Amino acid sequence: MAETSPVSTQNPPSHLPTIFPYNSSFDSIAAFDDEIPTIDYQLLFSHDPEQHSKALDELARVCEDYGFFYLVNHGIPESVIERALEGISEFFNLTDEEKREYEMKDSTDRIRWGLGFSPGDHQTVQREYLKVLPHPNFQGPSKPPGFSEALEKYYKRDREVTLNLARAVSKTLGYEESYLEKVFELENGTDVSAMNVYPPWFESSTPIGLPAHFDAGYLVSLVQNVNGGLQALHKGKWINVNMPPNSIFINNGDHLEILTNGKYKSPKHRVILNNKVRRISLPTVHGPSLDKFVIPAAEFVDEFHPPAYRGMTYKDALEANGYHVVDGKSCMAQIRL
Ligand SMILES: O=C(O)CCC(=O)C(=O)O
Ligand SMILES: [Fe+2]
Repeated sequence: MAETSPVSTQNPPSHLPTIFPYNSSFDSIAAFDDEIPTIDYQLLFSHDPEQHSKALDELARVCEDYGFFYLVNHGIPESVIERALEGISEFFNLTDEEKREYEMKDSTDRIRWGLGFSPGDHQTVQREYLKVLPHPNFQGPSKPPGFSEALEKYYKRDREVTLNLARAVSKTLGYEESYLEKVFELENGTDVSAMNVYPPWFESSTPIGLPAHFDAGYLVSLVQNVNGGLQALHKGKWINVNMPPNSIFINNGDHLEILTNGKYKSPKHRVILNNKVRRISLPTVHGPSLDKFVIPAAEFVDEFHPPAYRGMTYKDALEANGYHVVDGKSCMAQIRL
């Protein structure tokens, strides 16, 4: 098990830039390089019954134990992901004046550009973002040329993979493959995507890209241009996300946790700035239909497992903290009983 010691009092952890003299506040942002499980997408749908059932067993273990994993062999061409990431980079290179066209003006806006995590925190949180709703009825920004088309191609493939993954997850829960599709009414599912760009740390006054948080939805898929920044919490320990080439990072969302009454938990995660380069990430929160009232399913409740979450429509869960649906933020604090 490779480790980046997070508690040395002599030297900064090795992934930190040497131009920063060691400071004990680094301890709070350091993480370990423990291995994160890898799931092979093709094996989940293998026609060899033994391979298929072994792959589902592994997915069940990983969803329950970690709540996040690397998905390989997903079949989305590398060029589709690269083109989407290039388009994002080009969008963020537009002038502030051009980007401000997408600042929120109206609560019905389906595209939103902004800075920080929550309003007013851009001094302490170094993120610039562009949010869209890939499903239903994707609408992308009109500039730069070709960007919206590149995103649409990626979102189409990403949604196919995620829906198939939801079928495999349904089986790991002991139900037929359409279980999650039916309970979450996924034909009308609302997907929220955040395109994020973080400056390199040496250009920033703070190392924080995004503070620790949870994601809404049932599954979240993420691709990025470079490793080094995203960290996920596993059994009280922060782990660096180091994605293998051409993989997708998947994590359980809050609404899978609520439905399964805490069996498949949504992991806490955060972003620390990359110490060398500008980092771009593209996470997509795949969610139930907005009107779906999500509560722990009867199948996961018994006298030893009383309901641990209150019910709420997906729309209310996204808006409970005064956010709009496009923000894709959930409100587990209000939902946990
Ligand atoms: O940028 C990342 O790696 C993660 C972003 C994230 O967690 C989010 O947008 O909710
Ligand atoms: Fe997140």
